[in-house]
Amino acid sequence: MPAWWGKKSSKSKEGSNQENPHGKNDKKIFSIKENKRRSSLDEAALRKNSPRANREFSGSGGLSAFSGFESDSGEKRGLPLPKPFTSDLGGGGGGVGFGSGSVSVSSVSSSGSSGGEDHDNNQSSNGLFDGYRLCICQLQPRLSVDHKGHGGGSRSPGPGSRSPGPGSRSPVPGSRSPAPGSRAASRPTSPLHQQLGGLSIDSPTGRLEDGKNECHPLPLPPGSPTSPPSLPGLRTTGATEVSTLSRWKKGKLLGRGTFGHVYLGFNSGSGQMCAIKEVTVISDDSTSKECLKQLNQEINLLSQLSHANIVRYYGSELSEERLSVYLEYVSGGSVHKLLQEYGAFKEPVIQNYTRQILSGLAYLHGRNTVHRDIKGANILVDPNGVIKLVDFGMAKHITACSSMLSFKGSPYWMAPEVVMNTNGYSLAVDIWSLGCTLLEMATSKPPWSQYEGVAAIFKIGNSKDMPDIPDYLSNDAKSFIKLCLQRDPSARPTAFQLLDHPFIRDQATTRVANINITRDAFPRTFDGSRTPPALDLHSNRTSANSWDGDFAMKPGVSSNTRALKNPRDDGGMITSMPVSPCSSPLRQHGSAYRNYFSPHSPYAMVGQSSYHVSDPSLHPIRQTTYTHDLFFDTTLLKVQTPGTSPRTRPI
Ligand SMILES: Nc1ncnc2c1ncn2[C@@H]1O[C@H](COP(=O)(O)OP(=O)(O)OP(=O)(O)O)[C@@H](O)[C@H]1O
Repeated sequence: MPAWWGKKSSKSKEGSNQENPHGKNDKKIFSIKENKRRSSLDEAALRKNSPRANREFSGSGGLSAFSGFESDSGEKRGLPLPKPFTSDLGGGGGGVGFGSGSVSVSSVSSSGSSGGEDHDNNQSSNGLFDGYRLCICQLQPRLSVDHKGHGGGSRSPGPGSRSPGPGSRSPVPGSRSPAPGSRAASRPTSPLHQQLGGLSIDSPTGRLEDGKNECHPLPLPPGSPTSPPSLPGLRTTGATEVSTLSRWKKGKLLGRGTFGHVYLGFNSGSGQMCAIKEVTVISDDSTSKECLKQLNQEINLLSQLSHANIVRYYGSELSEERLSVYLEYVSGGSVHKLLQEYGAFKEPVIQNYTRQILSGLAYLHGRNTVHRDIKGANILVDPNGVIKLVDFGMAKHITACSSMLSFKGSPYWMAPEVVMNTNGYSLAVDIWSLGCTLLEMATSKPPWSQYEGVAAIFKIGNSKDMPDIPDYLSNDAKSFIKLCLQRDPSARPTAFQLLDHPFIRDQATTRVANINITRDAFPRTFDGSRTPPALDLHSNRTSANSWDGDFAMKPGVSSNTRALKNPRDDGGMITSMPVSPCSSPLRQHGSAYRNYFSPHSPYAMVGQSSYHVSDPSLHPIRQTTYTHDLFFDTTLLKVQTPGTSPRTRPI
């Protein structure tokens, strides 16, 4: 039985901002040296001081087990933090690296987010396990930054892209302010400044997949008239950022997490808002280093993600005192907070939120990245009910030979294989946590909340018990939850598969049906172009077990049969390893990618390849072809009814 529980470190409540507005401090270079072979004393100190490390973990999976995350070499590495943005942004040099030196922080600790408007994470719904977070091995992301800028996501211009041409709104790279009269001088500003550019996601290469560092355009807060979608090709540079950063003022405290505080940011030049996540920098403090590393891990991942249900990363900044990450501001608070304030959600809300969470997870998992901390407190909701996944500090890109052995996550939402730390774990841990989050939304408490700490862990890890599922939920909801909470991770459906579960699928159907009803009632309010297409509304579903999807869940079907039909086990792609043996194989190799999906799978990707399920036994009523690009945010899927042409509906 793992004995790694520890009470969360106490955190003083923090009121609203008492610190200086952002961007007023002089910038300087920080250098943090991470030594893989640090002395045992240092290690002990780090464990003790780590914000996630309150108690030693004595379980399996020691440092030696983490070869996948070890430094490439045993040598000491200088780990300079980003140069001040006043440095030559266009030039090379000045690499930033939070080294790949591996530091094992074996502990349980607090997730501890709290405070501010959203009291998330410092008060669990039942008061138990308040803010606990398990972190058996603190994996250190490998981060290299150079001042050429940022390895961006899909919005990034090509590596070879140059400064904007005449008429561009961006200044000439290297300049420190927009040319007088240029549009850059007056355009709404991005909070992004000195990007921790060229961040290496935890890929085998430790770098961007194209192997190049590149600036990426600076997304503006949603609604900006000059945001990238409306200005394709627009790029900004650090020079613009210099002139605009100072306009971002740090406002009230929104919340507190293990690794820092989150403030509201207000742009006094544009009136726009963002969330500023900050970690205080104390260069010789191990806790500070740990926080920085975690935040850099978050930057590293977020900067490469672009999805409607994942909080948007705007940029980051290192000042003398703190590292700040600028994020899309999601004003509705977290699911956890909403549950606290308004009680359990009704099923249509759960359906809606789950669909969006799944959409974000499917995107994330398509990049072989596991979030590892899915729970209500890390799911924000905007005023329109749009879900945003946050807190990627523990997210991990799964690479070659690195089915994860570290323990990260929040106990009540933690998958059994994580608790037991047996054979490593994979993307499926997020599916388990999703099931827990559904129960959280339905009951306002996480599963196992009737048990205290160790007892809950025992229940999760050592028993065969299942959490209670409320009777009042529909059969579809129960079926969905049961699928997620299968103890055998290989038996859990993937996020992609779950998108086609009736609990999710029929919700979209219902929504479209409702829209059609509304259109009939108020025809003039529909302009036609925005009218969703009619969908096949038929369903032969009769019970919670009637959905087979790719998993034969019909009564009498053995678990073995189900497991065989799981794409994780099918096609020879993911068998002993929960994920591909190479980084992003689905992206790199079409054949491997195709193999990922069982021939029986209702899922098919377009962009690289498109598959159409033709086995009517699987979907006697409807054949479904998903047009979900694994790696880019495409939120459309096509539903094809036999004998009809594909239709499109949003998911
Ligand atoms: N983009 C955002 N918009 C609005 N509020 C946010 C945003 N990001 C975070 N918050 C608030 O700040 C709190 C802490 O944020 P977050 O969970 O990301 O910090 P953390 O240090 O990573 O936490 P954890 O302890 O879970 O690792 C959240 O619970 C939420 O209330």
